[in-house]
Amino acid sequence: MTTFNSLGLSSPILKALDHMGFEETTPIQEQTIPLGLQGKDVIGQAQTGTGKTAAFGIPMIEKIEKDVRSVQGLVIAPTRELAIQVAEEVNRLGKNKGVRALPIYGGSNMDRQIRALRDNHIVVATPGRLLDHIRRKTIKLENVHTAVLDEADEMLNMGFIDDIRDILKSLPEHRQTLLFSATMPKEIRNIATTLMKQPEEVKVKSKEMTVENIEQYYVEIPEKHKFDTLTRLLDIDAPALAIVFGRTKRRVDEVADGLQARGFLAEGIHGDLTQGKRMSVLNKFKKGRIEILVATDVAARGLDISEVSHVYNFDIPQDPESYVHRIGRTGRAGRKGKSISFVTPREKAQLNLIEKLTKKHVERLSVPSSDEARRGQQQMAVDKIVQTLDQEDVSKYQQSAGELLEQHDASDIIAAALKQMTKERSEVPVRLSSVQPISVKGGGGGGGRGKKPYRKDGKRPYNKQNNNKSRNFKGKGNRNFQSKGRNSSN
Ligand SMILES: Nc1ncnc2c1ncn2[C@@H]1O[C@H](COP(=O)(O)OP(=O)(O)OP(=O)(O)O)[C@@H](O)[C@H]1O
Ligand SMILES: [Mg+2]
Repeated sequence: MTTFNSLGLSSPILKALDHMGFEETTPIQEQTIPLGLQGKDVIGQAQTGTGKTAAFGIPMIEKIEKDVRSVQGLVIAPTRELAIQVAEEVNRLGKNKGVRALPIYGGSNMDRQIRALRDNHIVVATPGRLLDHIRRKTIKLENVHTAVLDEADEMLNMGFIDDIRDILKSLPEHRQTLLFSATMPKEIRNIATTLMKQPEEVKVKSKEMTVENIEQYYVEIPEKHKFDTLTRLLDIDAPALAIVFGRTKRRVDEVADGLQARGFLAEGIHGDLTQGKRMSVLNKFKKGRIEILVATDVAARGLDISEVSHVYNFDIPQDPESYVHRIGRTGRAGRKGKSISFVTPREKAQLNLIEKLTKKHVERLSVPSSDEARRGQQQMAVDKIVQTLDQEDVSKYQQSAGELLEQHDASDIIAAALKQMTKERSEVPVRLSSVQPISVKGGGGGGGRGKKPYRKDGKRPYNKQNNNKSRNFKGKGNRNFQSKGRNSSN
């Protein structure tokens, strides 16, 4: 076990880490932070949810000179949500030192950004908006000494590779560059060899690409039964927070609407929503006012919401690598998680490709019956009653209870109360537009390299997900975690 103390960090950062509840380093942090502090260029690869943000954030903040009022650190991230999330984490890490980070992304007011730029040491930007600022000369980058590319492969997929080159070329040559990527396609390698200086590679060894604390399941199911199966699984699993992945924006909207119709607190998120709407949906989800977030791949990439206990791949992803990223929205920072992928009979080959890539067996789950779902719901009602008995004062209800008992059998009364508390969901019919099954393209090879690029609007020609059961993870709000068992490296 390695403590942050032993890495020789300054006291404001140690204090911030303590405040954040970080006790030990994760493996990627343990290896990257010392290199970062030495000023080396680094290429980092590690599993989802293992703390890559702090791995680059800490050395970057250490090198910021607080009294120099100009941008000294630059992070480039693929989406607005990620830019905001990374800026938040960097701000927490830098708080005691007085280091501030500003997220910059398209769709927000340019002038306001320009004004805010003056007071920030670090900028976390999406590539397009940053280039706008560079071209209009509304951002000064001549003092940038540290640049980070977060989720580089995703930026490649989204068609940002040329933008990234242009951005890196506009930075001072004498700088440190850190690059994080789940995979290393040749375009990313290329950047590493042409625009970085003898980068050290940090690859957190692990047999599997997915963390061990995520239990992975699939159900084999015809397209037309997917929706009913989803709601049954949700009733049985009773997730604290769940993400349901859908293949297209329309699909996301339809599934979200269907879930609402059946009484779930669900909302959809995808690239067609305005920035304000996306943020408000995400905030509601973080606060638990929405329990189920229905999302496209792009909208959920890199999201760090610790209470997500279940990921359902309503549609299996076309690209095996996006499977890794999707299920990585749960099981973060050492917590437990479950994923369930819906696989139509014709998509079995796709599941095999995923297993080949992740080197991990995905276990088959039988399709739950409506009876099991009902029992799941009843169990929820029973749990609520037991909890009320344990924790609340029920004396004001005793008189009515006594009267009922005079006239009815006790178990009949309880059964009626449970029926009242249990929503009978499947009565609401929900129909989704039909979609084509994913087909595995010829020629084997597998591994999902050479995948089709995203378009810049974030559309991608495929995707989707899964789920699972268990009611064990409710209400975990604790961000702290011990490094033991945090991830599956070695
Ligand atoms: N050493 C640590 N101790 C405790 N919690 C940590 C530690 N490092 C990071 N975390 C927390 O773990 C969560 C995941 O971190 P982060 O988002 O940086 O992961 P990531 O590796 O970038 O994942 P992804 O590949 O999905 O982007 C965050 O909530 C973060 O605050
Ligand atoms: Mg990340």
